[in-house]
Amino acid sequence: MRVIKGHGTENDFVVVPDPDGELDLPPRLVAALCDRRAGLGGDGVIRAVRTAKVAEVAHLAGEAEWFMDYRNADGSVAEMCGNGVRVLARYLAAFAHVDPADPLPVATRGGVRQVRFEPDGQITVGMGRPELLAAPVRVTTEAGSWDAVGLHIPNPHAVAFVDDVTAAGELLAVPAVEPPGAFPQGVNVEFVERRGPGAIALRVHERGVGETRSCGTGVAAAAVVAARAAGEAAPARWTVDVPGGRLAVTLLADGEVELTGPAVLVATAEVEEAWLTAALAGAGPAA
Ligand SMILES: N[C@@H](CCC[C@H](N)C(=O)O)C(=O)O
Repeated sequence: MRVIKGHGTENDFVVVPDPDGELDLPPRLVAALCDRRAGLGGDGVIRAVRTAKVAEVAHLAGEAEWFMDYRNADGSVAEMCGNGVRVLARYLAAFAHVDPADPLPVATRGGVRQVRFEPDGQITVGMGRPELLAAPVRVTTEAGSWDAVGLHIPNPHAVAFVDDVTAAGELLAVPAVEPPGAFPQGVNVEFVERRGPGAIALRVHERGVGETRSCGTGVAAAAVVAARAAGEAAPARWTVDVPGGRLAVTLLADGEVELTGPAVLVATAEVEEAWLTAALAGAGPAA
């Protein structure tokens, strides 16, 4: 099995090419690939597969040739990945005859996302419209507790403002989010520091992963909430600093949100058959 390692602002992924939908990717194999000591290492796995070959999204095949089958490092599936979809686009341009001069629609579990390659090498993704929860939620870590705004874009996020991103603590444990029923499918949590007009910084604890160095849907969620808090004076363009770099979010007049940032392919690797057999057998990444 050939795979490609890539990252977007150091949110890193193992891309598994499977154009004809022939691969089985059980959670234990995803977790083994993402293992940073006994596997290749990554925050998630992206299976690059033709939309028509996946029953779950085949109805989107007329709109998007490619489906981003996104899995978190623990093997769970997710709706979308704002950094991952840029890495997938970079992979498709490099290996699957996608022309970067053309817009690229990508099917995801969160609907079809429009991707475009910018002249400066960055990549922009249409993130859709956010859906905000009506009531506030509360986020608690070992370091403190904060009111937060819950929203889907399309993944679930809880966005809390903190005085300083270090205030969230070490983020080694999953933050508690209340009320318990607010996010039945789990939630990503962002700790956001204001840095000036149109500028924020954040740390994120990702559902199914832990703290990561960036999260594209989380960055978009944080910019939406920061703009809402800033009121009418809020700028349309936001700069968001994350531990792994910088992303830009544009809030369009029609409510759509765009995310712009880098995407880097690092290496192509051939996974050893013996390792693959052991991982599939559940022998554990160290076997
Ligand atoms: N890092 C991604 C989001 C990946 C999925 C997330 N952990 C979830 O379960 O919702 C991004 O860049 O958006």
